[in-house]
Amino acid sequence: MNHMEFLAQTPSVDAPTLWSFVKMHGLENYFVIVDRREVAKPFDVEDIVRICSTNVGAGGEQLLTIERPSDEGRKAGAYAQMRIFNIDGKEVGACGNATRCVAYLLLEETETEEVLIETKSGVLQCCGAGLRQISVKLGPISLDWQQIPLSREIDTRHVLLTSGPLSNGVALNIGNPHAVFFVDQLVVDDIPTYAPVVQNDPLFPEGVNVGVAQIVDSQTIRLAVWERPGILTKACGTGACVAVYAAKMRGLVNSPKVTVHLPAGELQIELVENNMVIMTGPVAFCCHGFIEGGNPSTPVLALA
Ligand SMILES: N[C@@H](CCC[C@H](N)C(=O)O)C(=O)O
Repeated sequence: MNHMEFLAQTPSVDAPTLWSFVKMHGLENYFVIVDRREVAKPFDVEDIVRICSTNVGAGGEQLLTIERPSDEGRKAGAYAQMRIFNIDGKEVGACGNATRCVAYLLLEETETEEVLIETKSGVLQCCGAGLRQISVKLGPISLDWQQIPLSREIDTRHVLLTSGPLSNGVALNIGNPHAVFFVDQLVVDDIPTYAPVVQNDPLFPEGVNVGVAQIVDSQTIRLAVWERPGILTKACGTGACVAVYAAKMRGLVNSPKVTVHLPAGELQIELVENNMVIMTGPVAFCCHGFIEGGNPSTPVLALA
């Protein structure tokens, strides 16, 4: 049985609801993935929070649901739709590492070399790039203050917020909002002490993912990201894309292909035409299983 066949199965027990899930990670950015193509009912916020909880759920930094494409997505050639939910239940527009993981599952299901996945921020082209390596074309990246979104017009190339070592950032959107700051020396463990101030600044009405980047050389960056809603992840795919874009814009890197070293490993980022970016990196499986849905206090029969 492959992973998608596992996700599609209905457990043979008389339980109120059991959701089958696959847990994957992309550079230790970990996801709970549920196939909802045959189920119309969306998860509510409480479900999402519980599914992502490491105490009472499967444990994930995002919940990803695979759904049928919309009419618009289908016309654009999308095979499936991926929706992304943060641990607070809020839906977000993009997640680079998640896209690689879901693309791997859908490539396995379709036995093809390329798959188009509809997301809130467009239809993304994904393909295999070697053993458990996936490439995804993300973007376009926008510096438009309304698209990021910001609460007021500013020069998005020079965000004048300061906190700890952060100053003179770049605000961008790649389907989700980011602020990238360049520092001389990245100390990952210190990020939680100063990044929340920027993330929660009223300039960002929907919050922002805060990237802290150190230029290593003209084609290498070190990066860590304080993601919404307030977690320091071991890797952020969209964060890596916008950090390279911002570094190129500032003249801090000079190669269209840049290696981004994140706390859990590296991503290859290539800037291409029309402000698009190709991100290539690994995917991995953690486990699969069933989560009890519905009212968690309702007794269920154990799986045979
Ligand atoms: N880790 C992700 C980004 C996930 C979404 C983010 N937390 C947000 O709120 O926008 C990535 O790999 O891009």
